[in-house]
Amino acid sequence: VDCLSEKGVRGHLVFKFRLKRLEGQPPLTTSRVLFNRGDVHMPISELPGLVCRDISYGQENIPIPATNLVDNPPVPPSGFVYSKSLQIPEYIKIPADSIGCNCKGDCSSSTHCLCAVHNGSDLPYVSRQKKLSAKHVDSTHKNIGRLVEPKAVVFECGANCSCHCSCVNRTSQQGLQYHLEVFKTELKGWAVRTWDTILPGALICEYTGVLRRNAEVEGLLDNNYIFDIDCLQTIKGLDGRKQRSGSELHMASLQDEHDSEASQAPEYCIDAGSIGNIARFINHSCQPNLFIQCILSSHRDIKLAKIMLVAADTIPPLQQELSYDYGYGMDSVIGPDGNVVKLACHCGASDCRKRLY
Ligand SMILES: C[S@@+](CC[C@H](N)C(=O)[O-])C[C@H]1O[C@@H](n2cnc3c(N)ncnc32)[C@H](O)[C@@H]1O
Repeated sequence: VDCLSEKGVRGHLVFKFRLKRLEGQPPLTTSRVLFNRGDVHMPISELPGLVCRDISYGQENIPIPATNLVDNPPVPPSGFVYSKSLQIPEYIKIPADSIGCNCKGDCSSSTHCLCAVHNGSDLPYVSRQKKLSAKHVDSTHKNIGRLVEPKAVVFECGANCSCHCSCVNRTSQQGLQYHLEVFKTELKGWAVRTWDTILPGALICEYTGVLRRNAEVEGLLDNNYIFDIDCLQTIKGLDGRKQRSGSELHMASLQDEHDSEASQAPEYCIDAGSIGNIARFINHSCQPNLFIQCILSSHRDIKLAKIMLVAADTIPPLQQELSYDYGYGMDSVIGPDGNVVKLACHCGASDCRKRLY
């Protein structure tokens, strides 16, 4: 057997086996094969390079430690205040809540759920537990709540729905479900990794910060934490990325609802420069393991949709950074002197575009 061993992130030996394909074996549907779904269980106090036990200071369901094995002396992430929810300034008026569903309990047991109808007649999340062996029936390996497929917009249950607050169609409202760690890298500043195995379609976190009008932040080149709420662009994809499956139906109706001018230029953004959550530490990759999913729950204005980061594939513990495609167009950032601003990409992907912008 072709086998090698390497030192893992935590200093333990990791054995790797080279797999051989059988003749005529069909191609895999995923780029990764994972035999061992074992997760990392190490007390936070024993983490090498620990600089902060919980960057959320108790706000999240699960503490988020930060480690720094790069700087000397090691420093924790600074210059921001953690907020697990989006901050909405008074001058931005959020539209009134739309009509909700009449389901009792969980919408997955209802045959007439209004929110399911908005989602194309089915709930967007897996609502039944697959039969798993006893050792895998825990919160990290649960099937329930995984996004079935990327959608133009997911319509979740909201304030006017009569279902229970733990209804599966409120999955993005349940807070952090995975053990994540912020760690310092050599070339990209802070980054995020998982201690748990994350399955495809799992909701990782919302992108929070301060909601702002784009006009307010234009030209703020030194703020690296601004996320445009641009659902139509997210779905259409940049640089020839394929339109996500299942999205055509709702794209058409959403485009009718909003005039084309509004659809082209995102009006709002989330500024996580000084206030934000774990999402502000997630770096860009040209071959990402997360994607962006726009979600509407109470109101129906896609210009103000919630931004969720969702697993695009199985993400094994500690082996890779969480990342998404920032989606900048090449030469799209112009400096105050009128010249194009460039930023080198260090994602390390085989097909790296070499620049973020
Ligand atoms: C939203 S922040 C991500 C967290 C950031 N690394 C930190 O230390 O707080 C975005 C900034 O991280 C850096 N960054 C993210 N992805 C990168 C990549 N693939 N290559 C180089 N720098 C990256 C760039 O400075 C970018 O402006």
